[in-house]
Amino acid sequence: LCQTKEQRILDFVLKNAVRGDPQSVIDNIDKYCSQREWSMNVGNEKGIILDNVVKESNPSTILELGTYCGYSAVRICRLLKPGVRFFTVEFNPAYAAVAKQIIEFAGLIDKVQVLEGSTGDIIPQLKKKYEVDTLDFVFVDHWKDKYKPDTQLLEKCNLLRKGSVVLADNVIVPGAPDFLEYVRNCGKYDCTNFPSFLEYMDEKDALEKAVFRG
Ligand SMILES: Cc1cc(-c2n[nH]c(CCNC(=O)c3cc(-c4ccc(F)cc4)cc(O)c3O)n2)ccn1
Ligand SMILES: [Mg+2]
Repeated sequence: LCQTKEQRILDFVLKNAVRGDPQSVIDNIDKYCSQREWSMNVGNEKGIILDNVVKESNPSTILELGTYCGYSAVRICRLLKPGVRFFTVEFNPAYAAVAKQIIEFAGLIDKVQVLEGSTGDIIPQLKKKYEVDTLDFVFVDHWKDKYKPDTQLLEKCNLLRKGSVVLADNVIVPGAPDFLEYVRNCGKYDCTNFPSFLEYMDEKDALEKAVFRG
């Protein structure tokens, strides 16, 4: 019996989506979350902006902070060429368990490494333990009060290079005001705001793209 909302989302995907078809996984999560139960996936409106930023960045090494059910992991990885490495960090074991099954069902598990733990522990391990040199693309979608400290931690760990793209969800709702102030005023990023809407709602939200100047 599906106790949690995340398990109900997984169940709906397993029943209604097509195994190995990432787009059908995305479409069915959006269908369930707009018709039955709201949930905090980036959604389709902001998802199209995410798709476009990923396509223009053509990244080889990607980090996501906040896997949740794996919706944005599937969204991003469906666009990537073979051989690309995608790391996603999840703090909540129940979320990670659902995400792995959704990513697997979409046929993308070979591209994805779901790293369970806190960003404060995992980010400093990326170079030595996970053989990351620098990150081409970072999608920030975890706890909103961790956006700024974790961006500063990425800098401190020398994981960003000239042109690295940091794309953050929810900079209006729930909001990440200290992150916005930091990336727009610290002089290390070229920032672009992409106005959109909160997933499955009519409320305004936005993505912020911050390109590291190196
Ligand atoms: C590694 C690590 C990972 C995590 C982590 N993993 N998964 C998450 C989820 C985080 N996301 C959100 O909280 C979120 C909230 C809203 C929202 C909520 C209620 C409203 F009324 C309006 C909007 C909308 C969104 O789009 C969101 O993304 N955190 C946390 C810590 N460390
Ligand atoms: Mg979000």
